[in-house]
Amino acid sequence: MHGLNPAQRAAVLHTEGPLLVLAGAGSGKTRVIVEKIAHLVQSGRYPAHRIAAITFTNKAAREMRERVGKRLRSDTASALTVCTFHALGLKLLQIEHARLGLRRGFSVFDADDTSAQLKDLLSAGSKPDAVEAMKQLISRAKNAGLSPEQAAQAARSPREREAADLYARYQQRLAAFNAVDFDDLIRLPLHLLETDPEVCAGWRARIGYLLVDECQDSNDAQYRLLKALAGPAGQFTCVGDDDQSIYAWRGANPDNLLAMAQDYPTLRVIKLEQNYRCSKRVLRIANALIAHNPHIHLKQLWSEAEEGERIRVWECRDAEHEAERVASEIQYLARAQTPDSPRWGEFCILFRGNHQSRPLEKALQQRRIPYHLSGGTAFLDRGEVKDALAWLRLLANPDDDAAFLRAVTSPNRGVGAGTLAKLGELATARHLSLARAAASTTVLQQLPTRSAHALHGFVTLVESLRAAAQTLPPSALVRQLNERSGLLAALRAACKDEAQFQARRRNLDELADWFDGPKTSGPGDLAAALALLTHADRGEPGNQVRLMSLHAAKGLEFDHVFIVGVEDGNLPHEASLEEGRLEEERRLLYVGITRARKRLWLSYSRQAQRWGERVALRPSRFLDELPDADLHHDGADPEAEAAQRAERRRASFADIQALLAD
Ligand SMILES: Nc1ncnc2c1ncn2[C@@H]1O[C@H](COP(=O)(O)OP(=O)(O)OP(=O)(O)O)[C@@H](O)[C@H]1O
Ligand SMILES: [Mg+2]
Repeated sequence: MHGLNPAQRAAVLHTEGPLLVLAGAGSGKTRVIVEKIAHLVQSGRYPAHRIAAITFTNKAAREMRERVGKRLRSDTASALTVCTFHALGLKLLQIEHARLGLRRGFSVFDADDTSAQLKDLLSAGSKPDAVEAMKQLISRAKNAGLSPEQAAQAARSPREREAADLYARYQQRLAAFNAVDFDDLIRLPLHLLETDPEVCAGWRARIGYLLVDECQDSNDAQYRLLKALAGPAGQFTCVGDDDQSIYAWRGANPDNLLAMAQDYPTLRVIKLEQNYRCSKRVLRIANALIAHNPHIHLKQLWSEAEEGERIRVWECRDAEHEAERVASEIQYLARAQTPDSPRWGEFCILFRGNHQSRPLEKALQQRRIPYHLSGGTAFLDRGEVKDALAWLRLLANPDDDAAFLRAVTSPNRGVGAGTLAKLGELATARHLSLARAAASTTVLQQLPTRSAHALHGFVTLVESLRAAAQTLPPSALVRQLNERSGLLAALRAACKDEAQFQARRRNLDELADWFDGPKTSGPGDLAAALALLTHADRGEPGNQVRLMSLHAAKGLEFDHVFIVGVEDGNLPHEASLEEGRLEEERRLLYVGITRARKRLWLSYSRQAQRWGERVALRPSRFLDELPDADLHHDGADPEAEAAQRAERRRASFADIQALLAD
């Protein structure tokens, strides 16, 4: 416990009864969790396998495993459970699946699968917006821990009643497919623990002590899961910061922090007030910004760190210009050729929306600056990747109809929509999934000969690959699958030239790499690997400039941070202006600012292209809330900029390389 301040030490030593550490950014909350795990194990209070630490993202879980790994022996560290609420829920479901009527190897539907099912269940011709709206309502009910029946009782409007009815039919579908969706990973374990005392007692015995990071972002169902697992004794430590609650749109409810005090009268609350991360200037503007949100108790963080440089506020012409400036600044600073010039990995560029990464990627690529873009969804949404994933899901679960429909048509093997509809009818009549129906000779006999032949070939191939899955680790399986399924050949045929083919082929290779994480899954682990894949990030980045959304940056820290697109309409986002969610937007910027250890840049554009037209942009209203004395404004004056650039080129010999590349 060497090096902890008195409040942190008290938090670590409080091991009897519930504890809430409520403190601002960079005050060492996550550090408390890491030290406390080490203390619980080393003092002999709990063996490692009875300790579970819950984080908000897979990335955070990986980081925490690493940090704990440095404090404990490796066999002890690997016995700990360090994961997200969803991964914990999945683990529980994998053990208790039978009690919920699920068969082994059940699939986890992603958001797209859910949309496809709901679209199918809703009357034909429903607009995509209507499907999404229903999906949101169902998800909200699930995140509130409601069953279809409870949702029906709670419905107040015709729309909510319609959603509750759809929810019930959607659950029947999921059951028929032996599948759960992402929200079910919390809701179903919760239902089981709340209704089955025996199971609940078993899990309380299994998990002796719980630690939860970023608990301001847990939703109602997650909070109830925590209560169910911890029981009345409340052997848990939660840490959080209400000023960093940025997931209200996904059902997060920071009021759970208040509810905790009522649910656990013996709850001890510890506050931490020293920030160990940020320079004094960074901290001052963060404090000034967040003071504009209403507070019950205003936390004033203080820091003993250096004063630091003033925060640069850049006005840029447009997003391309902004990206150019950011890339050029990074190159200048990192290549300054002094012993203490920063490494690429110490820079981070943050943005509100993922689409903002494109100009940045381009500018970094042109200068050959290595970078790593976090947030896997875009990658997993690419066509060829989704095709391969459909095959993998079908291998893991023969009852996954959504996966069957995609795999049997990718690549095209002459099975048309008419045949599939007929197959669907036959399957329903026999209570079989599509894949099982296609494997039945009696079913095939009722289909046109050519289609039956094609289906038979498909089923044989799937069975052979499924056998391979028993002996191959998932990453090797993916490589074999790409060849044997014909996906690669089809991709080659679909690409207009070799370069395009190679680029898209790399996506398939990369998918294989995704399974090669630090915790490599063994053979036969396909279902588990897949379930977590959809919401995991790519492997650990090396010495690369980091690009990520503000949401994804929570809990992380970097020496040099750029926040781009600080414009009204983007940050705060225009949707939030209309709906009066300005405070959450302010918290989002607060999260971004407090990631910076040494230097911080805030930039905005004057213009953007929207629907082919130029529109004028205004700097974010949040910039007006920052103390001017800590800011340094840099305009978009082309002459001054050119002079600056010339100076930089002289300063850095290495820049010549980039000049040539330009
Ligand atoms: N007592 C301490 N002495 C020195 N450094 C510390 C101390 N406590 C924490 N730190 C350092 O301060 C930084 C911030 O700590 P940590 O990430 O735990 O904060 P946090 O409260 O979890 O922040 P966030 O709210 O952003 O998640 C880390 O680099 C950590 O190592
Ligand atoms: Mg933290």
